[in-house]
Amino acid sequence: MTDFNITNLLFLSPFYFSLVFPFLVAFFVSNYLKSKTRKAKSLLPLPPGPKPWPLIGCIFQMVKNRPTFRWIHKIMNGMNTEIACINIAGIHLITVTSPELSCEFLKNQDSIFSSRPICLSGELISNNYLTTALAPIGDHYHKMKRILTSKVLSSKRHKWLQLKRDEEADHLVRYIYNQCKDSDNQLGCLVNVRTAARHYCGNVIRKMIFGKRFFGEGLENGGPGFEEIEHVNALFTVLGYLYAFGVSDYIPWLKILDIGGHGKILREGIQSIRKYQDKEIDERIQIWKKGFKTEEEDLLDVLIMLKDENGNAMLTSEEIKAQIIELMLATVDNPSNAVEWALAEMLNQPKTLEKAMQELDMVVGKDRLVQESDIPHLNYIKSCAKESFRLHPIAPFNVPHVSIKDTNVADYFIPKGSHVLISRPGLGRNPRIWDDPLKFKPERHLKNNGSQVVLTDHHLRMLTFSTGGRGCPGIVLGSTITTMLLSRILQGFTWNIPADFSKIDLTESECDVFLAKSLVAMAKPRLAENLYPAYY
Ligand code: HEM
Repeated sequence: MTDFNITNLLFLSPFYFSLVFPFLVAFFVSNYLKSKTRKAKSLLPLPPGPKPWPLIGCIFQMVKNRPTFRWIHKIMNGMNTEIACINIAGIHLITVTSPELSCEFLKNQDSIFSSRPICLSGELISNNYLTTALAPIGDHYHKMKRILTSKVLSSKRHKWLQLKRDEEADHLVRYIYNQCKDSDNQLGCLVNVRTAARHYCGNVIRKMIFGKRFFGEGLENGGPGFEEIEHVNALFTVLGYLYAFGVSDYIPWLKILDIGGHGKILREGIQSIRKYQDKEIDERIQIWKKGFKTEEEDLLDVLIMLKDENGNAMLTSEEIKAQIIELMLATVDNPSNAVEWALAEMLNQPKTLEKAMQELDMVVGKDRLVQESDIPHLNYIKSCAKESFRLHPIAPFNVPHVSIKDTNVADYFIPKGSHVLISRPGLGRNPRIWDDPLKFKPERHLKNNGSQVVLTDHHLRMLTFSTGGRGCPGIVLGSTITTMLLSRILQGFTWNIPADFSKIDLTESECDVFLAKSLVAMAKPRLAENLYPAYY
């Protein structure tokens, strides 16, 4: 992410500076007075945190100490606190690493902490808050969430879309198999697991929404073509800048300057996504209008045909377009990241890998490919995925929750408008909660009574899908995609560390929490040749 020093820019651009200076002063002073008045009303202190400068709070520290999430975690560790308050230009960031306090925010006082920030990335991605996940609380949000839970992500709809997911699970195996077939090496071939995982997720959601896996032709071996690579790369670029602590998120007057360049990167990324998706959506709307289609076949049909009680369309074309971007973003990141990290950890722990393979061989055998109907019986595989979500979440923080009124939490005052940031690694790696927290140990999720392992944790000892009113409506789909991805790649292939290495390098990237280098591993087919699906 772009590193930037705000002071440099202001001094380098006197014209801009003189233009915005009066607004800045008015903005800071009004924020300061508002927060002083509110604070005076409460007897309780704010959570501990770095001492803010008058008016501007800790914005200079935030900009100077990129990546901001590492700076925040360092502050919390240094202060030995599981809740902190960092004042950025009058907005209180409440950061949390305690499960008990997280439950207080997301469960007990859920209705107060149920909004989302107004910020550049949220505004651009959701096309001015036309979607669900990024929309502040209000009628529009409630309409969209109801549509998603009852019409798009319901269990009935999940079953309806199974054939499409099955096809993509087959394509995944075939794509890796073809890479092995094309290689001369008897020991197998080098596979970029990140590429395979991300594209599988992209293909699944494209197939479910648009009824097609590719916008273009794709590669002959089943891999992504230019269009899919651009689409998925753009999705990850946009995800990288979502809620990325941009300066203008705290000082909206600075939006026109695009400090740090977030706006430009986001706009270009969104444009790359929309140029493929919007065309499909416009064409489909016309097909329905002209009466060329009478039967719903995918989620795009469903979204277009949603009607209110008066028979009017429930969603405008702009709402459909924005919501589809959000569904794409919500699907590609978590499952692919969890499976990449899980396999990387398992390659360094052969016994864990062996146990997972044994489970697959016992539950599924080697005469057929693992299916979604096997998922309830794959507890060890699911515990590997869950352990990966615990130790290696996709993002340092949960999607921000914004408070809609003043309240108190755990003897601290939390002012209206605070941004609550629950730390995902902070929960998952909390040494008070987890034994040996930095060790990848799937067994910790197995239940003594043999009951089913699920990827959710409503007690927030770790955060996969979160909980409460803002909790993820895609639990079933997200769990299915993750488990199928891990199961299929493990069942279909014997995986090994590449010959030149003794271990997989598990270093985390400095600027985000991905594996620093994409996982590349040796894959060798382990099933009879006729089980690897042919192209269709
Ligand atoms: C393993 C996969 C997934 C994980 C780990 C995951 C995780 C999350 C998390 C942590 C949140 C934020 C909850 C909060 O604000 O407290 C969220 C929200 C959301 N997720 Fe997921 N998600 C996954 C898959 C999906 C899928 C497949 C979809 C839909 C296609 C989806 C749709 C959404 C939506 C719409 C929200 C916003 C909910 C709201 O604001 O009310 N997610 N997800």
